[in-house]
Amino acid sequence: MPPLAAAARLDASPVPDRLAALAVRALVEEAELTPKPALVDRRGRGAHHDLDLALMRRSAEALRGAFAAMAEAAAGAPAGLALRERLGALGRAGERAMLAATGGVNTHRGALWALGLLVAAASQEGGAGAPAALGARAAMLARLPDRFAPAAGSHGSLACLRFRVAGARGEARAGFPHAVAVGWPALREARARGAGEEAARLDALLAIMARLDDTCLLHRAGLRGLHAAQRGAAAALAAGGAGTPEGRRALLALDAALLALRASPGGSADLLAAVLFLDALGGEPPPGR
Ligand SMILES: CC(C)(COP(=O)(O)OP(=O)(O)OC[C@H]1O[C@@H](n2cnc3c(N)ncnc32)[C@H](O[C@H]2O[C@H](COP(=O)(O)OP(=O)(O)OP(=O)(O)O)[C@@H](O)[C@H]2O)[C@@H]1O)[C@@H](O)C(=O)NCCC(=O)NCCS
Ligand SMILES: Nc1ncnc2[nH]cnc12
Repeated sequence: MPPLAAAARLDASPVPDRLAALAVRALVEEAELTPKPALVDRRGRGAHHDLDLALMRRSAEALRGAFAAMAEAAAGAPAGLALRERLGALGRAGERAMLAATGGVNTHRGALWALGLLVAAASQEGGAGAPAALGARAAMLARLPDRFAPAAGSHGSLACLRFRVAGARGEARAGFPHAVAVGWPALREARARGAGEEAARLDALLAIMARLDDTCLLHRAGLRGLHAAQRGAAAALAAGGAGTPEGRRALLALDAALLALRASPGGSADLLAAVLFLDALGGEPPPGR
């Protein structure tokens, strides 16, 4: 279907279907963005022996039903414990759908968490909203205790304990500051200075990586991996960003450095998907959309 016809059909869809379609699109566009440091992209698997682009696309599609169900559950519901626990149950069902589609590989657990909460927040706002407002609503939901939340022991929760960082839960409880106040402004600034859309999205990813305590990096490569990612991303931005020859060289050097450490900024990739979702809902449309 031509892009304009697809956009018109999306606009006419019921809100839960539209929000789910935008969330899936954000996941696919994140995965396809190339070249990303040590992440799955059009070039290959990055630092992941068990992931590739086809699997990421399948995983994104498998989450469509969970996103739509979360939007449905949140529409008109008070932001209280009952909704939080309903979203938790739908999130866990979404994880099962993801694992069934990927043969047991964790592709998008962190992304489902972030986008699921933001989809619910957007649904509560009637289907759209500014990034800061959606982040604040998502935070309210994330701060509520879910009695059925998974017990500790995940890679992320172990990294949070060991390195005393906030992790995916802390990011959500704070209103997704690395998406709302770091990645999204970086995307807009890069567009405003004339970077192409691909380079602008890569710069948004680099801005997130430069600041985030990513537990995927910490679990795989400890503080050495985290610091290599943060410093390398800041250096690529300082060199001019992904749209300039110097910045692109620094980005590819960062890719090589992280691959050598087997380190992957998976949490930063999840938050870039959150930025793309927020941008589609409350930001300015990128050129050509
Ligand atoms: C709150 C949950 C996300 C669980 O969080 P927790 O920290 O306990 O568990 P993890 O399973 O480790 O998932 C956290 C993932 O979040 C991403 N992330 C990391 N740092 C941050 C950060 N600072 N801010 C935001 N997000 C962050 C990251 O996701 C990416 O990494 C995943 C790959 O990780 P892993 O499986 O460890 O894989 P590998 O390193 O490849 O391992 P090996 O190869 O070595 O085996 C990948 O998915 C990326 O997306 C973190 O990993 C949440 O799941 C939860 O509580 N869910 C319950 C349901 C619920 O309540 N839902 C509410 C509505 S949605
Ligand atoms: N593109 C990507 N590569 C590896 N892990 C990811 N987690 C989310 N997006 C990812």
